[in-house]
Amino acid sequence: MAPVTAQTQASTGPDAHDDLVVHMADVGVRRGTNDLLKEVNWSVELDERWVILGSNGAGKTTLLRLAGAELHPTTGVVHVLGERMGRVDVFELRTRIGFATAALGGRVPPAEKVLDVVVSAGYAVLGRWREEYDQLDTGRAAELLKAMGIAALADREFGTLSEGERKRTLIARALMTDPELLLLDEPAAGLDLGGREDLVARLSELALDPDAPATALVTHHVEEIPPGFTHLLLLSDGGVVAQGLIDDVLTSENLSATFGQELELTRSGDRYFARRRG
Ligand SMILES: Nc1ncnc2c1ncn2[C@@H]1O[C@H](COP(=O)(O)OP(=O)(O)OP(=O)(O)O)[C@@H](O)[C@H]1O
Repeated sequence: MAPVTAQTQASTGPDAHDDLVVHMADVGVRRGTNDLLKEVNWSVELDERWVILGSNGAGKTTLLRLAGAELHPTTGVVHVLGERMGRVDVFELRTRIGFATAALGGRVPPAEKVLDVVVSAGYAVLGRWREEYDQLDTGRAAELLKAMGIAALADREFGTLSEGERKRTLIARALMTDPELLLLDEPAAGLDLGGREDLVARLSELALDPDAPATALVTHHVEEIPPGFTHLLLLSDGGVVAQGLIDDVLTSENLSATFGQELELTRSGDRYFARRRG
């Protein structure tokens, strides 16, 4: 069965639209003889919240790392926040991007206090003004922990947190610098059902906040798509299967093409569920 694609119109360039946060044109990433990504065209606008869905090894994290200015494309052109990758100081650019990954969690010293994990994200930006802004920083970090439902954990050591509490801490950290682009790599991975549902609800609140940054969230599961997310990119074997508005793109046919088996998608209210046919 041919997948029903709903490709968004490829923009003519990053200057074509003021609200363009990410713009990738014919992008490929190659390692040895492996094409991690191939011929990817993708644009993210200011008010868009994207879900990137695909199977293990499809290239989701690679795509997110390109958007996070952590990786250069082998072919094609990537613009992030109006800057062309390869012609910009990526360290400067990364201060404008909030990136929450499990890998980052692994680098946090276990004895670090939760509030400090969040507040220290701001130091890279504030630099030598750190002393002056200390109280403001602490207040903002405490607010973000509250918004993520873990205000009571501010003084706990990061190493003593549950998986779900760590994920929420890292999302609060990613938001600390008031980023223009928020990237979340599998935020619900490893969470139990209650933890997942709670996180999905919080991400939904964030997605519906008009002041929230443009967001891209990577997941393996349609059940983890938070209501309020607007767009979907389906990746399979390094290539885009379909992309566009979630309502247009998220179909049983496209999901089956993405995961290489007959899947049936059902919708209940503003949530999605998928299972194998037959
Ligand atoms: N440096 C590398 N050299 C060769 N292959 C690599 C390299 N880095 C990643 N890959 C491969 O590229 C593919 C895409 O990796 P990526 O992490 O982007 O996938 P993913 O969709 O995020 O996977 P998962 O859902 O399992 O996290 C994988 O098959 C991976 O093994």
